Amino acid sequence: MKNSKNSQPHQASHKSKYKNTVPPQRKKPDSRISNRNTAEEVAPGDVIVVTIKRLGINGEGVGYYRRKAVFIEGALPDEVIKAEIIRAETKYISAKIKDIEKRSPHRIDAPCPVFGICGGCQIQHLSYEGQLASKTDIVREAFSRYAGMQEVRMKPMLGMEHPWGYRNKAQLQLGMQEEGMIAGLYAADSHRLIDITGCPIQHPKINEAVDRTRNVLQHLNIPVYREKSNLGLVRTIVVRWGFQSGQLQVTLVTASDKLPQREQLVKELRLAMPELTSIAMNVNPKNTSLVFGHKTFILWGEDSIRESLGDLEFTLSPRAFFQLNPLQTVKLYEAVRNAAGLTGREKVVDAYCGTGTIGLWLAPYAREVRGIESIPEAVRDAKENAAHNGRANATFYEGLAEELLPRWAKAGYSPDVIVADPPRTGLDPRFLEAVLRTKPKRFVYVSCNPSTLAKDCKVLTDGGYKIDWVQPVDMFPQTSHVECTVLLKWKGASD
Ligand SMILES: C[S@@+](CC[C@H](N)C(=O)[O-])C[C@H]1O[C@@H](n2cnc3c(N)ncnc32)[C@H](O)[C@@H]1O
Repeated sequence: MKNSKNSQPHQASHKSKYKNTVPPQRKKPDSRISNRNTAEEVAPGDVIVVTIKRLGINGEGVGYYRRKAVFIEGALPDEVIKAEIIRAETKYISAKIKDIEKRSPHRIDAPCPVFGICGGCQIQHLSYEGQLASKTDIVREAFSRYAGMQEVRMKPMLGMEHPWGYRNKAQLQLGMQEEGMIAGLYAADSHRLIDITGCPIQHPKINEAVDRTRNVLQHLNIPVYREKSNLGLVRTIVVRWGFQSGQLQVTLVTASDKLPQREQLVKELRLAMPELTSIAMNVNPKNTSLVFGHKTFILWGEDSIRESLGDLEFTLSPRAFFQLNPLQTVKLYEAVRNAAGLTGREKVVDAYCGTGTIGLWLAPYAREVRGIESIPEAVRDAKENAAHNGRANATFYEGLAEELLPRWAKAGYSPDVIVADPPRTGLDPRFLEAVLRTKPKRFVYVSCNPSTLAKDCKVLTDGGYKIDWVQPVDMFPQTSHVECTVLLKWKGASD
């Protein structure tokens, strides 16, 4: 999910940890290569030559200067980069490319005109083959660095045949510029709105719908919300497209519930987009970075759209979470099912279950599934999804995984398989402790953060589990994000 929208690779400005803190730079001639003796002596403005070893977790090139790690945005593995130091810290250096002395054969021209500005994608300039190899390396490196494991069994990364147009949802801010109304994202670390019409990782239907919605709003002169003055009306356009159902949902997030020309607006939107199934308005009067407010009104049509994953069908209300890349989600969930090794007799826990999608995927192959999720609305959706899909053996509980699992264990409940798909921060120590006390035969760890994944796997292997395999899945091509499913087996387990 990553259910909470904050934990999901979404189209928000990507904050570079380096860009934030660029100190004033001393002017030096370009050709000056640092001749200082140690990495400790270099300073901002110095120029160094670095061979890039791998990609870092944020998609930046990582090399070493006199054994100190150097992070260079935009540099690719195997390249030799002449770079100017931006920041020299005790543990690392960050630098920017001045010149590429040796180019990677995988370097390509990024197709998107705002690549590097909008911040949504980090590695469009790397061939897809190169992306898959580098992301596999990111996972390997995490296990080596954080778990001291050099030899994990990695399955080949599950990539996409066509790694473009995969996103089923866009959430774009509205703004006014000289040329008129634009819908886009804020450039990294700024309040500059970047027009991302035609974003190549969005499904084309999404791009078309954003464009047409914006045109209608502009045509009717519906005012755009302005953060500074707290005046105006429409803040955000949210568009969701059902890949399987062919249904389209448009939600306008507004600063107040006074919508002028409502009937005309609905009429023009419907005329512009015949696939529209639902038009909604969500009111968010607060000056906040959260997109949605609490009140949602349906302006026209259904209150939700339908979408399927395999033979499961979901109803998606405007705020409901749903995986952003449905094609790859099916591959991820199949990897989980494969890892769970179900025969129909097992008791399965789906911890951090969101709207219950993994648990529901597994339910036909298990005796029972118990899901745990902390967000009440998600639990409600999970229960509805279970009922709608006739998965009577799946039940969902609201609570914290680190509290419920120990409580269940104390009460004598012992699952055969635990699946956990936590946020980027990883598993809570109390949850890990409860797993080691409960000792399910299989523990299936789904993670979108290789670093916390590796650290948690170290705790589990120290406690008696053995990693059978790691399956990386490319859920977000063109970005540096990587998702993994890991199968851990209890050492004493029979299979
Ligand atoms: C990565 S998402 C998992 C989504 C789900 N498995 C899916 O595939 O759609 C993590 C979920 O864990 C929930 N969560 C976060 N902390 C939690 C906790 N301590 N206990 C239970 N759920 C938690 C979040 O609300 C979110 O829905």
